[in-house]
This record gives sequence, structure tokens and C-alpha cells, in this order.
Amino acid sequence: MGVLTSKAAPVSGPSSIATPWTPTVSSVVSKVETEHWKSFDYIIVGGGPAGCVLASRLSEDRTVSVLLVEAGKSHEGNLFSRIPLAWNKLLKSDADWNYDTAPQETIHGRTVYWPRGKILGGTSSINAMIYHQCPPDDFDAWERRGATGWGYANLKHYFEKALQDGPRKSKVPLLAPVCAAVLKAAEALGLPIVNDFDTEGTLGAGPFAAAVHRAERSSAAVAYLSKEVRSRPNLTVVVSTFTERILFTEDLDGVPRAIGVQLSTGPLARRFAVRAKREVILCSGVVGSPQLLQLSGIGDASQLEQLGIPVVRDLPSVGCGLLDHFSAGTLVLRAKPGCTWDHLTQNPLYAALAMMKWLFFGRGPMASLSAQIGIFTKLHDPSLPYGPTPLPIKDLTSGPNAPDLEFMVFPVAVINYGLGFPRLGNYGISVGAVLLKPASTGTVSIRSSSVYDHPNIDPRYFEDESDLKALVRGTRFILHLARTAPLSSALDLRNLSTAPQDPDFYWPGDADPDKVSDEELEAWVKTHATSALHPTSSARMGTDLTTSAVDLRLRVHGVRSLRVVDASVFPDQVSGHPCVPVIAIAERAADLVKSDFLASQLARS
Ligand SMILES: Cc1cc2nc3c(=O)[nH]c(=O)nc-3n(C[C@H](O)[C@H](O)[C@H](O)COP(=O)(O)OP(=O)(O)OC[C@H]3O[C@@H](n4cnc5c(N)ncnc54)[C@H](O)[C@@H]3O)c2cc1C
Repeated sequence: MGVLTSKAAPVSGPSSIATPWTPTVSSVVSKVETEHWKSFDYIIVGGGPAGCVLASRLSEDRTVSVLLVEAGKSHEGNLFSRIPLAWNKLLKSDADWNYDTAPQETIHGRTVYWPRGKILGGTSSINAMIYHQCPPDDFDAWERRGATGWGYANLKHYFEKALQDGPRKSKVPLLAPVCAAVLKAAEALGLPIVNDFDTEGTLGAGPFAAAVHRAERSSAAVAYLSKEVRSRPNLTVVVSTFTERILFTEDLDGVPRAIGVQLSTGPLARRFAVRAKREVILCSGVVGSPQLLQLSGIGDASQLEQLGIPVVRDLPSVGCGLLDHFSAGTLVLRAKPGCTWDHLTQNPLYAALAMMKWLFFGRGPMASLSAQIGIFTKLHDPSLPYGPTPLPIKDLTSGPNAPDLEFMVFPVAVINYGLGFPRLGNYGISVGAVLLKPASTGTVSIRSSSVYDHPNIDPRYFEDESDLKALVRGTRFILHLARTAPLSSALDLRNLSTAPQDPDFYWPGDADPDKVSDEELEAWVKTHATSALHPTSSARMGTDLTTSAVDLRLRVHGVRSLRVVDASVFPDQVSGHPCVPVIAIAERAADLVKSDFLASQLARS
């Protein structure tokens, strides 16, 4: 186990920050027992974007002690995490929790790969670095649905803070030649060209902004846990340490109070306990936070009892309401040689040259994004070519200026998130149609009482058929876009009216959009649909205990001194990329934590 501390202390074990402990079956312990434990004012569980923000902000007050516990390793020293274009190398590495969903009946029983960052910086240290605040309409819709205080008027200040102190936002450093043709084709279809989705509005087509600074990934860990921040004597950052569960005492009125956490380095390793004098704050992400709540006895009582977990608080909403951005799958459009970046994936010489350019000059394609162009549309926009078939699809957009469909354009032919590439001589661009406002909701639920067993992730993709229809519509839009000048001249498409006999890499890119049937597109989507990797809302904020796990100050319902701050508290999906919204929410949460402590002090005096 490594401990990154202030005084650049050498790596040490948990004994330096926690107390050896023999776990009991129940997570409720006696107060007396906790009094000899090592302690901090705040314990933050999970060093993802939200955890990094909170660790940094809460330790600004040098009289407050903060412990940040991360299961993964430090981001420092992970070369692939630094090189923007190499993010695919982090997938299925030790920096990835490497989850899979439960088999999804609606897509032929397939499971879907769910990478999540297991590293300081969390998923912001392994993600695709697209910087997007998401449309203000998203947050206003949250407020309309009852999340008072979380509308854009309040969050604007925190987005500005995030922009100033968080991951650096830059223009996408280098665009592949084909990108200009993609943008012109989108414009020809009537879409506005947007140079900055955050300031000019999300609807339209434009280059993504990048969380890249000086040719390197600018993650939440890089931004918020700089050496200067880590050298604060009141902040301790522990890596390679699993939080196994939250520990509670009982107040005189019988209400459970989070008093600390149980830590270890693995299923067979020694256990430790550490006390939180003020609060435990879960920032363990959309899988980790509901998992830890359930492991600690907060969740659906009947499910917990079946697993032998003593119930601390019956709260069936924990783990429910999961929403993911589902993608139709990566559609590869055959391109003419010379306008894409396929040479980088297929020719080791070009790849080596690009690496050298990055290493020695901090320039070139390795400093750029892999998804370079974004196109955001509304499914119900009658001016766009989604047809010919009119389809009944739910309109779940957040407001007039928010999309419900996104097309991410990669200037290269990829297979499975770039875990694979086609053989030499295949050129293409890859476009994924992503449903931003799904109607289907799912669950995260533990399978056992051990944090080391992956929970059951069941997004229930396409449970609402509207979601499937929407992605069929999105796929047909891509076929029309591909046949629009000047993109059509950069591509090398056939116009097939039906699928070829043998499975073909370029199908349905080669399909004639006016002739291919909905059934054929639907069949392709069901076989290829995959996660766009933006799950949210598995421990939602709200005031209704049947649908939310935390209140509007992000405190877990029915217990004291415990909050959740991460993507799991989103009351609804955002119609864009969620990392910066998570950071803005954490910025506001830091203010809530500070002001709640002050209020409690005032109440006592
Ligand atoms: C491959 C990929 C690409 C993406 N690309 C983009 C993009 O380009 N732009 C964008 O905006 N979003 C992107 N996202 C999504 C975005 O990164 C996430 O939504 C965001 O990071 C979520 O932040 P979080 O704080 O909620 O959780 P996470 O980032 O998941 O952080 C949770 C942290 O908690 C730790 N943890 C969990 N359980 C425990 C435990 N028991 N003990 C200790 N620590 C624990 C984890 O290791 C992790 O560090 C992408 C996601 C993926 C997977």
C-alpha cells in the first residue's frame, strides 16, 4: 500500500493512517470502541473527479484534517494516462475496474463492457478527455423536477470555478483532415457549426474541447491534487486501499451516524478502521457508491438480509434509477486513403514517429483527442434526415436548447473502443450514435457481502423500446450524413440495399439510407450496441425516499454524517459528457459541507 502524503512521506502501510481492527458482522460499532482509532475530520472514499475536488477544497482550511482513500494506484507514473491519444491502452489495464453488465435480454443476452477508472483521478484519468459542461437546460430540468438549488443559475459559479481550477480546457490540439469534411456535411444538412459547445450552445456540430494541457491529459487528479495541494500537512492521500464498508454508531435517538470506514488492501489482508470526526463522503462513482452503501447495510432490506448483511437503514432506492448513454455501436464508414489517422493504428513506424513527436516536442496526433467532432441533434427535429420511416419515439430532452442524440466522430476505423483495429489497408471513420436521454433505467446491486465481488450492473438497455427506435433513427442519420458533400467525396461507400451475406466490417456504412429497412438497422444495432460510458443516477438526489438515496444537500437519507458526491447523485442524465458536471457538483458540495459544519457549530453555541 502506498501513502502519498504531504511531507513527501515514504510509502507506508495502513498502520500509518488507520488502526488494526477485527471486523464484526454488523457495521454498527460502539462509540467507545472508535475512540482509540486514528481519526480525521473528513474521510473521502474514492479519488475520482468528485473525490479530488473535495479533498482539495476541504483541506484549504488548514485546521481541518482530510483523508482521501483510493482503491487504485497513483496516476503519476502511468505513462498511458498522460498521453491523450493512448487512452485506449488503459482499458482492461490495472487502472480499470473492468466491469461487465448483466446479460441484456434485449440485445441477444449480451453483456456490455463497462470500464471505470481505478486510479487516482478515477475515470477522469482514463477517459476520452472531452470537456463539456453540458447544456444549462439539463440543470434547469433537474431543478424543475425538484432538485432545488441545482439549477444552472446556482451551478454557473461552480462551472466557472471548475474552469479556473479544474482540468484545463483547450481546443482539440490537432484535427485529422477528414474532420473539415464532416463539419461541412453537417452544415449542409442544416446544422449550425459550433466552435465551443459550452459558450455557443450544444446543438450543432463542432470540434470537441479537450481536457488537455501542454500535450498531456489534464485529469481531476492533475488539476486538484497538485504537489502543492498534496503537500498540505492536513491532507493525506492513500492509494491502493479499498474501503470495504462504512462503519456507524447509533445516536441517542437511535439514528445511525457514520463514524468511519473499514479499510484493507485485499480480501485476505489485514483489516483497519479509521474514524471520521465530522463526515464520511462517498465519491466512489456510479458503481462504487451504491455498492458501498449496500455493503454497509443501507439499501433494500430484503436483499441485504438475503446476503446476511445486517440492515442499518432500509432504503430500496439505493442502486435504482441507473441511466446510461447507450450507443448504437461504432459504425465504420469506408474512407479514401490519406484523410484519416488509420496509418497510426496500422503502421508501427507512423505510431513510433508520432510517439517521438509527443515525447520530444509535445506535439502531434498523440497530444490530440480520438473522438474529435461532436454532432448534437434533437430526435424530433423534422428538418433532419432520420427517415424515411417515421418512428414513435419519446421526447425526453431537457429543454429547447438541449439535444437527445449525439454523434461522436473518430477519424479512424476502430473496433471495440480501440481495443482492436482493422488490418492494414482498411481506412475509415467511426461514428457512434449515442442516445443521451434514455427512457430505460437500471440497477446496481451487490451479489455478496464482499467489496471484492463486482456488483450486478443491470442497465436494462432497450427495456423501453423507444430507446432502440431512437438509435435506429440515429444510425440512418449517419448514413445520410456520409452521403452528403463534401464528406461523400472523402469516403468510398457502396450503396447496398441489403446486408452482404458475410458479416462485413463496413456494414451498415455501405447501406443506401433510402433503401435499407428498419429491421436491418435494428438487427445491426442489437448486435453492436454498446455503452457510451456515461452512467449516472444510481444513488439519486431528491426529496422522495422511494426514488432518491440522498437529500438535496447530498446527505444519505435516514443516517447522519454520510454524503454521496459523484455521478450517482445526478437526478437525471445530462445531454452531453458528464465529467465536468461531476466536478461542478463536487465544487458545490464542498461549499455545502463547509456551511453545514458552520451551521452545526452555531446551533451548538
Ligand atoms: C473510457 C471512458 C471514457 C470517458 N470519456 C469521457 C469524456 O471524454 N468526457 C467526459 O465528460 N466523461 C467521460 N467519461 C465519463 C466520466 O469520466 C465519468 O462520468 C466521471 O469520471 C465520473 O466521476 P465520478 O467521480 O462519479 O466517479 P469515478 O470517476 O468513477 O471515480 C470513482 C473513484 O472511486 C474509487 N473507488 C470506487 N470504489 C472504491 C472503494 N471501495 N474504495 C476506494 N476507492 C474506491 C475508484 O477507483 C475511482 O477512482 C468516460 C468514461 C469512460 C469509462
